[in-house]
Formats: sequence, structure tokens, C-alpha cells
Amino acid sequence: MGSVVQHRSSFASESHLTVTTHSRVPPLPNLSYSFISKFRRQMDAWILAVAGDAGVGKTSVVDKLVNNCYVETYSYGLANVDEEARRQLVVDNKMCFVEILQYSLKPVPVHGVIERGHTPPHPAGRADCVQKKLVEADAYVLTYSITSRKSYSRVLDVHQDVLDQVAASADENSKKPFPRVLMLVGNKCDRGYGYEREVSKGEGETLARKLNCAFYETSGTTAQNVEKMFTDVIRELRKRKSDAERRSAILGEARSTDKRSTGKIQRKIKEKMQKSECIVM
Ligand SMILES: Nc1nc2c(ncn2[C@@H]2O[C@H](COP(=O)(O)OP(=O)(O)OP(=O)(O)O)[C@@H](O)[C@H]2O)c(=O)[nH]1
Repeated sequence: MGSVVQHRSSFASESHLTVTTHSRVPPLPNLSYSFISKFRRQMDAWILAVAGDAGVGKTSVVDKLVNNCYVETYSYGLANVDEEARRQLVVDNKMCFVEILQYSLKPVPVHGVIERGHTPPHPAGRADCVQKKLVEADAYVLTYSITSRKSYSRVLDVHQDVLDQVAASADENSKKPFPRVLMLVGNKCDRGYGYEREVSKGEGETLARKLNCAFYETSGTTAQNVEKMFTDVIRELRKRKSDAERRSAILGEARSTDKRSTGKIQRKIKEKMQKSECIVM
């Protein structure tokens, strides 16, 4: 085995996220999506979907996470890694697999023209793949830009769109043993100090309360709060998973105790029956 090199996060205030690289150790095999999908409930592997209006900075936010703390980059060979990234991260000294996909609402054409700079719609086959993963995602990072009121006003539409897709999916993997994690993100906060800010921090907090989720203002340019936000998502997912496991263990125990007591009761009933039979004889 080669030596293990540990890199602390470049952000002093966000030092809880450590990345480990193994020099001279061949990269892990490129686990197929179906493998991850099948076993991720047993593994510490998560699918995160960064969703929001076009141009809010989804790619930049994901890139910041990836460039500051990635070990290996895998691509499915289906798409551009900008849109899908799979990473190994160490959060709280524990390794996890994270797959991040991006999802935007279809841009609304204005006078029949789609605004420049928007990602073109996915080709048909790709769209199905993105949709399949979207409904399987464990967490949704709903993103708007603090410099665009329009993107803020579309957050609820994005959320509803995701919920509709999940509800419409008959896929087994879309059924979760615990609730999905939701995170609200107001991106481009590096531009929040002057006239460019169109959405106040208070409005973000209000929306987060409405959605009952945590809220961060991030910057895909300076990386402010990016690691912190993703780390919080992973921590919350782990917490929900362990809570659900504990709950099902308690439930299983309660069921078996019940069975035992039912057995006891049944034995007692049998004994009583036999005794009474004797009396009758
Ligand atoms: N100042 C600033 N600019 C940003 C930030 N994040 C993204 N941008 C810029 O905003 C533009 C759109 O960013 P992208 O990351 O491509 O946004 P996206 O949401 O992935 O866009 P689509 O792929 O079209 O949905 C680019 O010009 C980025 O450089 C940020 O935090 N601060």
C-alpha cells in the first residue's frame, strides 16, 4: 500500500472536512451507477441533487467542492462531468461516497427565444438518466442567486417539480426509509454587498423556515460556505439514517418481544385447556 497523504481543507474555518489521497495506490475501480444505487443504503454513499434555476451557479458551487476536496474523479461516460460528479469525501473522519448531479427547470423561452447562457436541454436518453437519479437523490440543494429575484421566486417551483417527479416515480429506489434532506442555498453572496443584491438574507431565512430546512448563502466564486453546506448535508443524512436504523431495531425488538409473549400466552392457554380437558374427563 502506498503512503496516505492527508490534506486539510484550504478553509481554516471549515477544517472539519479532510480529504485523503493515497499516493501510489491505484484508484478505486469505477463503480457502476447500478452498483452504487443497489448498495448505497448499506454504504455511506449519497446522491445529492443541486437544483435551481438556470445560471444560479450550480456548476460553480459543485466545482468549488470538487476542486477543493476531491480525491478521484469518475465519469459515467454518459455525460459531461460538469453535470455529474462522484467523489469520495471524508467528513468527520469518516469516508463517504458522494455523487452530485445538477438539475434545472427547463428555461422558459421569452418570445420563443431561450436566454443565452442556459444549458441546452439534455438529449432524450440523458434526460431519462438525470430524472432517474433525481428521484433517487437523498438530498436536494435548492439553489437561487441572491442577485436574481427571479431565481428566488422559482425555488418553490423547482421544489414542487422535484416532488412531482418523485411522486410520479414507481422506482423502488425512490422510496426512502427516512426523509430526504433539503437545503436552501442563496448563491453569489460575494456580490451581496452592493446594489447587485436583489434578495436579502432575511428573505432566504424566511423561505428556509417555510421549507423547514437549513439555509446558507454561498459563493461559487470565493467558495464561501460551500464545504460547510455540503458537510452539513452529509451529517444530516447520516443522522437520519442512523435514527431510522435505531427506530427499526427498536421496532424489531418490540415485535419479537411481542411474539415471545404471544407464545407464552399461547402455551398458558394450551396448558389451561389440557387441565380443563382432564377435569372434563
Ligand atoms: N460572482 C459570482 N458569480 C458566480 C457565482 N457562481 C456562479 N457565478 C457565475 O454565474 C454564471 C453561471 O454559473 P454556472 O455555475 O454556470 O450556473 P449554473 O446554475 O450551473 O447554470 P446552468 O448550467 O445554465 O443551469 C457564470 O458566469 C459563473 O461564473 C458566484 O458565487 N459569484
